[in-house]
Amino acid sequence: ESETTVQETEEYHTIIKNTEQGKGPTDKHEFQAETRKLLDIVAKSLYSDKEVFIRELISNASDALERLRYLQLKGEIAGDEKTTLEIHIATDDVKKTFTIQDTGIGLTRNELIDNLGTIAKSGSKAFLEHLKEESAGDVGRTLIGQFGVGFYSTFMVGDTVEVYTRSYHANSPGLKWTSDGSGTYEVSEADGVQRGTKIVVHLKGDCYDFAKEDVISGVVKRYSNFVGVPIYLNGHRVNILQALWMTDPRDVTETMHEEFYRFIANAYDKPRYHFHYKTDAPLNIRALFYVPEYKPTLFDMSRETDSGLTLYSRRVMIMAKANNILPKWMRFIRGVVDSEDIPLNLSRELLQESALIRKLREVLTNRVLRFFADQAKKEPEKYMSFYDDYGLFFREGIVTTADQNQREAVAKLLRFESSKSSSGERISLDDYASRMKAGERNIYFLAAPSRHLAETSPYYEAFRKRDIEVLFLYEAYDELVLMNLAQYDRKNLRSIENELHDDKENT
Ligand SMILES: Nc1nc(Cl)c2cnn(Cc3ccc(Br)cc3F)c2n1
Repeated sequence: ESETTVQETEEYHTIIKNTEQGKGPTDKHEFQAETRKLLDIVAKSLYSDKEVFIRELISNASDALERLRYLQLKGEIAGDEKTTLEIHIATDDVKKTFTIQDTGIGLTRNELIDNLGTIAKSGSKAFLEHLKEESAGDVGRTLIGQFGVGFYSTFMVGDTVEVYTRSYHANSPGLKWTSDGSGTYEVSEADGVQRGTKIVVHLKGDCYDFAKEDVISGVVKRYSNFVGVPIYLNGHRVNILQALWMTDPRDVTETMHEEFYRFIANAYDKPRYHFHYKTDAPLNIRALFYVPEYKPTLFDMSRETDSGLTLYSRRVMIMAKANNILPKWMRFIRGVVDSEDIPLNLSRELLQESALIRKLREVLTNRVLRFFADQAKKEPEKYMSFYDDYGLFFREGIVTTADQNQREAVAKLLRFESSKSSSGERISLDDYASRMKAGERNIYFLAAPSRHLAETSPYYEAFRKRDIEVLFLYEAYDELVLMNLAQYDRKNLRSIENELHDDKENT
């Protein structure tokens, strides 16, 4: 893959021409009952962010192009139709129309009719059930994308919608579909239709803003910067970076990582770690995480600002600062999570309580911990430098996590000096455990301001004689952390200050 495709020269390029011309008989169709119910609800829903229709249409167009790209890769597309894969959007402030056109796989006449029906059928039952729970007014935000009814959202802003489409299947006729979203729609053949789909939304009086280029530009830039295909608005390219998290890690250069990191983290330094994570079970996840080079100041640590990952669903952005995808103590991590299992219109409230997000958090948290554990093995020096700069977050992680397994997974990353390490050298709890004498059940530690004071401490004397290793903790908070941790790998964490009394009692 080439470097990030930031356009140097601003070429004008559009595929939107008004060549389409309906012809021949027009079939009138009644919407199926469910579809009609659905349209009424969506069209009448008064919820706030009507701009969701733009995201939905871009998402549909992007899917149509991805599917075509896949078919092209499989060699199933006739050579002649090798047009480029792109999305074009045009606004007309005079006609008050919003137009989006893609060069994707397009729809056949049956798909036109079936798709509308199936989306409604599959979507509407679940949609309507869900609706009873949701406050009706809020029907849009959380449910539109979830039930694949994206296309219908055009009827929130449009009083008439025209669709011109031609399927990639050989000898497919151009088609025209039109409806005002009330009860019926019409289908006829049409000339001058390019392969793919073009949707012309004739905007309602209170939605004329969506005929303004700068309004649309803002929305597209905010939500679709990483859709994997070029998006043009009135002939100008508007999306820039490619979705690095979808790119094969082997094809991503350090420079591309730096540029992408700076873009998403709104930072000027470079990443000291980057970490690509892709899985399809138990969830579909494409994630790309970064740890900043520069050490967070105490001020940074306390702030929540610009923390939070950017959340995508199939390259379409859902949330800019999703700050509870990872646990709070991992807020130093920057990056992107893309999961097609996340509904396009995830709301902040859904983000809080959804079981899907909880699962996502668990999978990602464990994977991040494993990444750091691997890095500690692979590049110990680099890890110790990272630990010196970011170790406080790990301490916070232990005292703020309830699940003991996860606490121990974080504790695995801690490093301490010990009576058996040379001055300055630090060991892990696993190192300590691996050289405990047989029968020993405790991991001992001693809090002291310095190595010298630890080694000359009366508490330590008895352990030196018995040649039992003791971790030396020079920071007061480490003593609190180990006391809070209490257990590690089925061993008890014990301060040797308490042990001394036991001895006295025993003697
Ligand atoms: N851009 C695009 N490309 C393709 Cl291939 C499809 C397939 N379904 N949809 C959604 C949709 C659009 C119009 C109408 Br009428 C019905 C409908 F379901 C698509 N949109």
